[in-house]
Amino acid sequence: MYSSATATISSIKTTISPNPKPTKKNPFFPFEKINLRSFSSFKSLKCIHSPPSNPKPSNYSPLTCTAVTFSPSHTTELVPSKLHHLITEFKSLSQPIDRVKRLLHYATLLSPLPDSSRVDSNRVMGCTALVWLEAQLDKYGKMMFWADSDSEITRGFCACLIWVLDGALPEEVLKVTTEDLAALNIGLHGGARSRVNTWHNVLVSMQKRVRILVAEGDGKKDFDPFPSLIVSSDGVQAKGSYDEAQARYLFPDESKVQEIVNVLKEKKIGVVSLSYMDPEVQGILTAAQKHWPHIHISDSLVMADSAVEMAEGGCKFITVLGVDFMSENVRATLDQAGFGEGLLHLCKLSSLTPHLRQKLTLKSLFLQGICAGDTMGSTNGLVSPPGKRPLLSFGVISDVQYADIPDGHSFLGVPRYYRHSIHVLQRAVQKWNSHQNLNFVINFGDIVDGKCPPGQSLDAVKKVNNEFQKINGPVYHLIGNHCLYNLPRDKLLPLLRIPGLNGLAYYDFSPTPEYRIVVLDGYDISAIGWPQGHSKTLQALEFLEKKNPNSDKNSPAGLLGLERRFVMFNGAVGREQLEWLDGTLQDATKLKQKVIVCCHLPLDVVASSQEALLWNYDEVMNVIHQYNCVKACLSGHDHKGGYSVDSHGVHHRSFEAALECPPNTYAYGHIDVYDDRLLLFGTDRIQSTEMCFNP
Ligand SMILES: Nc1ccn([C@@H]2O[C@H](COP(=O)(O)OP(=O)(O)OC[C@H](O)CO)[C@@H](O)[C@H]2O)c(=O)n1
Repeated sequence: MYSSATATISSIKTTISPNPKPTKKNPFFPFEKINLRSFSSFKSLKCIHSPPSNPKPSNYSPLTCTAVTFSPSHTTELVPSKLHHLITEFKSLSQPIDRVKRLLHYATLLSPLPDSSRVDSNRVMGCTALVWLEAQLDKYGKMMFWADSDSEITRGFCACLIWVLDGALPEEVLKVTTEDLAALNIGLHGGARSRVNTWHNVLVSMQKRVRILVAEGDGKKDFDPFPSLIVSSDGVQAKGSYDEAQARYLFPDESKVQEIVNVLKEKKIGVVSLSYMDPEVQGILTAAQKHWPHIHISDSLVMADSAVEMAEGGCKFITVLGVDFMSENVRATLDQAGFGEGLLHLCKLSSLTPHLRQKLTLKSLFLQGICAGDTMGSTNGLVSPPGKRPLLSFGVISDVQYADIPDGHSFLGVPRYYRHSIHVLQRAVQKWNSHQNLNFVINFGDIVDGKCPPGQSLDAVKKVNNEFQKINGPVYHLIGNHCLYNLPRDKLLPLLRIPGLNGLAYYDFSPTPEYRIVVLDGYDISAIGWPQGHSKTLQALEFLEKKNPNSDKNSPAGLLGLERRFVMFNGAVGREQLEWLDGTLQDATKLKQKVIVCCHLPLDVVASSQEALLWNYDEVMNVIHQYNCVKACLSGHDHKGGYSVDSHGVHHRSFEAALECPPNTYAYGHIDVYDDRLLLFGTDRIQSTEMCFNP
């Protein structure tokens, strides 16, 4: 395992091509960003690559100068060094989409393989796209690789791997592990050794070729490939029940096929679908392809390229059926091809569980996707139960934390987009207002960040509140720690029209006879928000003094497990509020109402980080668990989002923060409320969640 480069950048010198620009003759000089001039001490570097002996077209110049090696007889040390460069480069790109774009850039620098090399015997098995790989040992006993793919993203992966491994000794190639590539932080969905990891598949294939070449050199025999399908003169026999199930559905009900074709044609929807997600979907879509060409089903990264063809062919929507990272790939590839925001609607329907599939037709699936989708917004896979109307619907958003300051990071280094977050809110308001039946919106707190420059707090709060006031309906605000960093309670509560007594911000309302919404004030006992010397401030400080030995009470350093919640940016529900909660739940029980509890601070250890919990979440949950009426507890504060169902069947959902949405991505949603479930339809960062319970 390579831990880091063994040669420092400044100690390496190269005499590689004086003209590092890719040309037809010397097409592959992939990493312009790597400053080869700074390689300074190796004495006799030279390009030793020559084309393989098998015939190539005359204009084919296989990666002529990719191999930069020290001397023929020594271990090069260049593999770890190049790996280090590559990792540094990809690490500098914080956004996944930028990393995909960088891969796409490198793909353009990789020479295509001629048709004579794009043959089955050169295929990389198990890869999600078609990948062809050739390898040879040169006269110095060093490896030379060539690769190509039908997917541009995969060509990017190949370009990177070739750049790292070309010119290395066989043992150096064999020493690299997929884990060494993990820090590149791209293409690792499903884990380092997952079948969808192109790095892994291509690397393993390169290593297999190395072993074969070395074995051949030693006069040993090649090994046979392992088949997953048995192909014989009697036909194709699937190995395994899943393949068999897929094969059955390849003859689907013609009426279902026609129904889908009509929807896709009418709405101009292109579909890219992972082949392994649902056999029936695959069967219907495969048959529909004959009538509507803009359908691509595969288990391949080339799906992203096919989306571009669909857009060029006039599709107005691209629906991606499959995993989330595939939507990212499709979006990056569409962006790169000039089909950016506004030109095309991308709907991702990712979490298509069998449970959900049973309840809907494919037609409703596509229509739902389009209705809820925006450029990257999505239903994230949820669909309403057919034939049922929600009792009520409400919008949700959390942790906008707007400030007119440049992008930054959380204490733990998570990127924060202070200016973009208000655009997230604006987009949410636009979407909520276009919803026909939204009853109200709940803001889960922290509307302005504590880093808002001194003197600008009031204006910033007003600015964000002004956006909330554009909502065509009531807005219910919760207060969070960042609200209180900016304004004291006596200013904040009237501004946001928060009902409550004595500066406290807990209240309840019943928007429909069947339901009650209970809003808790998690900073009732808190060292922030109350005036200095106020009994609640003193109570909180005394409590923190006992529980947190750090001089900086915002720091959980040294606190263990659940104790880590005893930090100043959290707070507690006071005794009176607990009694009020008890009475309110009693009342709701009498009225046979179901209850949704809302609090900025999360109340469940599974749905939240330990550091984000309400100090006395356990006391609050003890009250809640005495009744059967509470069906869900919703919160913000934890930013990354979480979901759990506790031992009493209460659902807990903490929402993903608007603040942490990179530009052009969003985090808001709406919840459809039924007698037996809540359906959270999340957009982008907010994962959709189906919360079912006994009516
Ligand atoms: N480990 C930590 C975490 C934070 N701080 C400091 O505390 C202040 C508030 O932190 P911040 O992350 O801004 O609070 P949020 O409400 O946005 O988020 C809550 C977390 O997500 C809960 O997990 C700030 O000054 C931090 O620097 C700290 O010292 N040590």
